[in-house]
Amino acid sequence: MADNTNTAGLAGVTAGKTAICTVGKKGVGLTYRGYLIEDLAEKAEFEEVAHLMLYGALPTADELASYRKRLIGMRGLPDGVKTALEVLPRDTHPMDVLRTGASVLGTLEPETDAEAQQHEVADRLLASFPSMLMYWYHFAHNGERIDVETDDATVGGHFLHLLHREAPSEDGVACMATSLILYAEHEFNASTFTARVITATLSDFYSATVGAIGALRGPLHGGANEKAMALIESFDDPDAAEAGLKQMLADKEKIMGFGHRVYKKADPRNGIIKAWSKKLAGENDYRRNLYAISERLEQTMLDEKGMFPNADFYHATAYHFLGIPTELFTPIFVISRLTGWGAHIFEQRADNRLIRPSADYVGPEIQEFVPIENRG
Ligand SMILES: CC(=O)SCCNC(=O)CCNC(=O)[C@H](O)C(C)(C)COP(=O)(O)OP(=O)(O)OC[C@H]1O[C@@H](n2cnc3c(N)ncnc32)[C@H](O)[C@@H]1OP(=O)(O)O
Ligand SMILES: O=C([O-])CC(=O)C(=O)O
Repeated sequence: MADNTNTAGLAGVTAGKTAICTVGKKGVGLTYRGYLIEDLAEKAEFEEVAHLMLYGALPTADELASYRKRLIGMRGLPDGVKTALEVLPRDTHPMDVLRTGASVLGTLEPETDAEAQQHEVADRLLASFPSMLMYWYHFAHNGERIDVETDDATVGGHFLHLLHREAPSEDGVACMATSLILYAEHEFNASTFTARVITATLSDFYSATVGAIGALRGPLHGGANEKAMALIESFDDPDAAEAGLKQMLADKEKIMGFGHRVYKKADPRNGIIKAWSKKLAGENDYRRNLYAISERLEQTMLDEKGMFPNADFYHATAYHFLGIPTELFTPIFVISRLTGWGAHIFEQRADNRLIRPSADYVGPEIQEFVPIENRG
């Protein structure tokens, strides 16, 4: 029987070509279309990165202004989407809300001609995801039907504005921009690969997005930021965190927000979002304690396992300090990653071949068929 252990989880297997992103070259780096993540996070706006992903190049100032205007104009929700969101139970996970919202929008504004419509569909989903999420959130929690169309210049500002029902702070907008840039793209990660597999059957953009949301939802992928928050919050102080973590490791538990399939030395996104977490913690005692707990968990994982935090770990406290409820963490990842999924959907379509690998069969040999009346 063939030994398939070296391809378990497709680890280390090259499954295609891409011109969009490099991950972990020389052990650490991350680039989007040749730009370093450090430069993009420090010097670009998220909408510039979205344009880079979906239109292939950084925009000029005029292009950015008109791209922002275009996104602002696409924030409204059709009545059919609102009605569907209103019937979802209050305890629905917000990832399922976005999965459902994308699916319903795909029936009301279907992609019938991929070449002519794919950019419009991508921009529409990017612009309306915060609207879907927050329309459902306020309806489910307070029975309120909010107006989802703000004129905030940025995607992150729109999200925060709808969440808190007031104009977002400068730090809030800036942190969201950085976060959305960091989460935008990551080569053949599980959700993007899912989107490419669906796209390769010549299915539509919405179906690829719905599948990708399903893949991102799990705690081994995007869902880890929510689990990391639960872990950090479960400890009273750094000493308790160190002791608790050691016990979890002794019990062979996986620590969410640590480890990575590709990066071996560090996740380059971690330091950037960690700096935001520290800045937002400020002088507030409650926040400083959570930040200190996070740092102790990081140090203990390094000492005990030689493991480093991935992008999800410090996102947890950064979002928490912005007043974002934990169950909305992974949906924010969706809003951002839609741009990377879109870039990969376009790339797959431009040079398509069905993705259909083989499997090593490990089941029974040919058996004699026994009619049902003779089984027993
Ligand atoms: C944005 C993102 O999606 S980043 C990823 C977010 N996911 C998480 O944070 C979940 C926690 N991390 C993990 O589960 C893993 O590190 C993954 C899923 C990210 C990568 O998984 P893989 O490449 O398959 O590594 P695998 O799970 O085989 O781990 C290799 C070894 O390291 C250990 N290990 C890996 N991650 C962790 C962790 N977070 N905590 C404790 N041990 C870990 C494994 O137990 C395993 O040990 P063993 O060889 O003694 O059995
Ligand atoms: O690349 C991966 O496997 C997971 C990840 O970090 C991401 O999708 O951002």
